[in-house]
Amino acid sequence: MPRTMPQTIQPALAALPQTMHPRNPGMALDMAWIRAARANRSAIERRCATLPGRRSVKGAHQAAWLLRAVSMIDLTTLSGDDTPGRVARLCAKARQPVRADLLGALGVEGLTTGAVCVYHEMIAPALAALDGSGIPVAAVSTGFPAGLSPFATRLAEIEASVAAGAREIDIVISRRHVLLGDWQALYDEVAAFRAACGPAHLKTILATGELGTLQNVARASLVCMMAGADFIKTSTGKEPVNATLPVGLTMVRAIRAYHGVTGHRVGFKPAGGISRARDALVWLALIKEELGDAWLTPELFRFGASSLLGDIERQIEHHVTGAYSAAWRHPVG
Ligand SMILES: O=C[C@H](O)COP(=O)(O)O
Repeated sequence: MPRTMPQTIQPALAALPQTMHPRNPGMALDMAWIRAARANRSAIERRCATLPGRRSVKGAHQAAWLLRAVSMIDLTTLSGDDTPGRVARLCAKARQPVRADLLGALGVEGLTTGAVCVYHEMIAPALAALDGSGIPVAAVSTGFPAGLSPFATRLAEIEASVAAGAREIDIVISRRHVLLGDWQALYDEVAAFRAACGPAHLKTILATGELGTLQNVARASLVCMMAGADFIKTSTGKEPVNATLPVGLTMVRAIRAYHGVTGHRVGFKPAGGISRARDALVWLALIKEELGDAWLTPELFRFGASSLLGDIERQIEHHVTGAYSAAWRHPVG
C-alpha cells in the first residue's frame, strides 16, 4: 500500500539552484598561500565524527535528500571489460534513475543523474544512449588512473575526448609533484590540462589516498583551483583508500577559503567507495554545513559512484512501499 505522497519532495527538488555560475578562471600561483595552508588531522577527525549522528534526516525529508543526491551522481563505469551494451544500460539508468512507479508515487518528474562517467572509448556509445536527455558525458583522462603516460599524450587524450563530445574531463594529477612539494610543476600541469579542455569542464582528481598527508591534500586542492580547476575530486576509485570524510572536509575547506579570497566557486566530487544511501546523506550534510546550500547543485557537487544509485533506489522504494527489496532488484548497469 503506497504511503501518502510526502509534500516536501517536489519542492525540495524544484528548490535546487539552477543558476549557472561563471567558471573558475584561476589565478597566479600564490606560493605564500600554499605554504601557509595547514590541516590539523585530529581536529578534522573530531569534526567528521560529529557528522553521521547530528544530521539524521528521516521520512519524507530523507527521501527528498536522497532524490537530490541522485541528481548529483556521476553514474560511472570504469572497467577494462566495459562494452557499448553495458554503457547503454548505464545511460538508460541515468535517464530514469529511479523506477517510474516510485517517482510517480512521490510526484516527481524529470529526475536524471548529474552525468555519466566513462573511459574515452565509451564516449560515443554514451552520447548515442543519452541523445536528447541533456545529461553530460564525463570522460576520465590523462592516463587515468595512474597518470604516468607522456605529457603530450595526456594533453592529446583530453583534446580527443573533448572532440568526441565529452563535456566534462576528469583528469588525474601527477602525485609525485605533490609528494615532492613541486607546486609550480603541479600548477603548470593543471593549467595546461585546463587549456586543453577548452569549453569542457575540468575535474582534477587528486588521488588523495596516495598523497600522504592532509596538508598535502589541502595544498594540492589550492594549487588545482589556482590553475583553473572547475571541480576538485578526491579519488579515481582505484586507490587503496578513496573518498574519506577527513579528506573531504580538508578539500571543502580549501574550496571555502578559495571562494573567500577570489569569489570563485569550485565544485567538489567525492568518488570511490561511496555505495550506501546513508553515506550519501552524511556527505550532503558536510557540504551543507561547510559550503552552504549554494553548493548543493549538480553544477557544484557530484558523487562519483558506480553502485550508490542502487542503494538509494532501494531506500526510496522502502519509503514509498514500506518494504525493502533485495539489492539485486536495483541493478545499475
Ligand atoms: O569516479 C568514480 C569512481 O571510479 C567510482 O568508484 P566506485 O566504483 O567505488 O563507486
